[in-house]
Amino acid sequence: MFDQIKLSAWQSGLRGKLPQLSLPLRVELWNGERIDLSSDPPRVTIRIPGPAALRYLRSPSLYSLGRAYVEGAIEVMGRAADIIAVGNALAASGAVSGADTRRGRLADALGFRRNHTRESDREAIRYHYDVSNEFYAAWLDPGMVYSCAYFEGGDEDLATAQVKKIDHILRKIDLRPGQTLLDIGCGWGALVLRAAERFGARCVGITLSENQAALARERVIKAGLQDRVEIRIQDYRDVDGHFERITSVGMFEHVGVQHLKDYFAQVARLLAPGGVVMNHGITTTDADNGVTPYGGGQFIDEYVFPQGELAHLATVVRAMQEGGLEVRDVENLRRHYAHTCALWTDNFESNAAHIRTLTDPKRFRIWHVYLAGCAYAFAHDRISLYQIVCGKAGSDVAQLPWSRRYMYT
Ligand SMILES: C[S@@+](CC[C@H](N)C(=O)[O-])C[C@H]1O[C@@H](n2cnc3c(N)ncnc32)[C@H](O)[C@@H]1O
Repeated sequence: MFDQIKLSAWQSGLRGKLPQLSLPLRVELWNGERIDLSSDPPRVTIRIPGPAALRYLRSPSLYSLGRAYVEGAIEVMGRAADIIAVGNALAASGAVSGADTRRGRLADALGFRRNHTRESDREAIRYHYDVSNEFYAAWLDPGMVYSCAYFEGGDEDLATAQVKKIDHILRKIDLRPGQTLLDIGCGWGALVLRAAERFGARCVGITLSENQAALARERVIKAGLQDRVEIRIQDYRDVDGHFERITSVGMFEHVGVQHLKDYFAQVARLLAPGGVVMNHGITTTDADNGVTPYGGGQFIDEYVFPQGELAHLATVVRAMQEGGLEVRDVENLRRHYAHTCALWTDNFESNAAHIRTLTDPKRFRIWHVYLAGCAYAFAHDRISLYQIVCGKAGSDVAQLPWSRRYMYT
């Protein structure tokens, strides 16, 4: 009887709120009842194991649904892209409006969780990256590049598009043989390897992840590039010296919005006179630097990238200027990242059986929805990706050709 009251309340609540809603969603209840939200065949099934779990569907947000799924309070079946589309439709139905975004801003204002000390950043990096190299190898491209690929013609496979991305960056910074290059956040080393091998640069790559550094060093030895590539486990704040070229690819999302000016000031300090830097990274399209809507930001913060923060392009450009850098060139690669994440999701799902042997069920579920969630967020312009080429601000002009033609030759 109690179950029936809860069920009717939920049904009328949901249906009342969502009169127009037609979703390829089936909800299976603990008593065997099935509720289809569309006359089309369902592509996603949510199984509710008992009345208590109904609350996740009463005022659904991407955070509450995601949390219920990864914590095992509900079961969700379907392809990740469909799960995310259904979750977004439920969350966007008005049930959560901007509440999660406001909570994110309140947390910012109160200074929660974003202190970004060296220790807290190292912990956050360990949580995300030190799962195991095998885990990442199971769904990244063979070069293990963990950032937006560049689909120059639109039809490249992932491995080709990742190499093209690295070359696009190295051409944009006009990297020449013998030049020194610092790669901040080098991951598993793909960019420094290519910069040394194909462009003849002398490279230092830094990462906070021990697993990444170990594999990157192995790859350097295998390629016989020890005399030209050094991999360090080092925080960007602790690097000394001067480099003619600096790259930072998919790293500055870990810095924290409040610290961007200091981060770019450190980059400017490390840049040799006339030097060139490329910052390639994710931005939010919320002009106030708010978290992504409907609870997506909270989910990412709690389960995927603790201490990750996205800034709007305008904030990034301002921080660059204030940190002593002059913006020379900006390119938007948002749809390239939507496609990259969709391909990662496909890889993840094709290799699901293997990946399940490499991690625990909770992390499997987190990464499953996170990758597809990012694909959705990029495709819907909630987040974006910019490559920004800079030199030092002031009269020390970056030594780059007069037009952009050099980038494509
Ligand atoms: C998303 S991965 C990108 C890796 C690589 N650039 C690529 O494109 O494959 C982010 C990288 O930033 C590094 N990172 C994050 N915070 C850092 C910090 N404070 N100092 C140095 N590296 C950092 C991580 O260890 C990781 O290697």
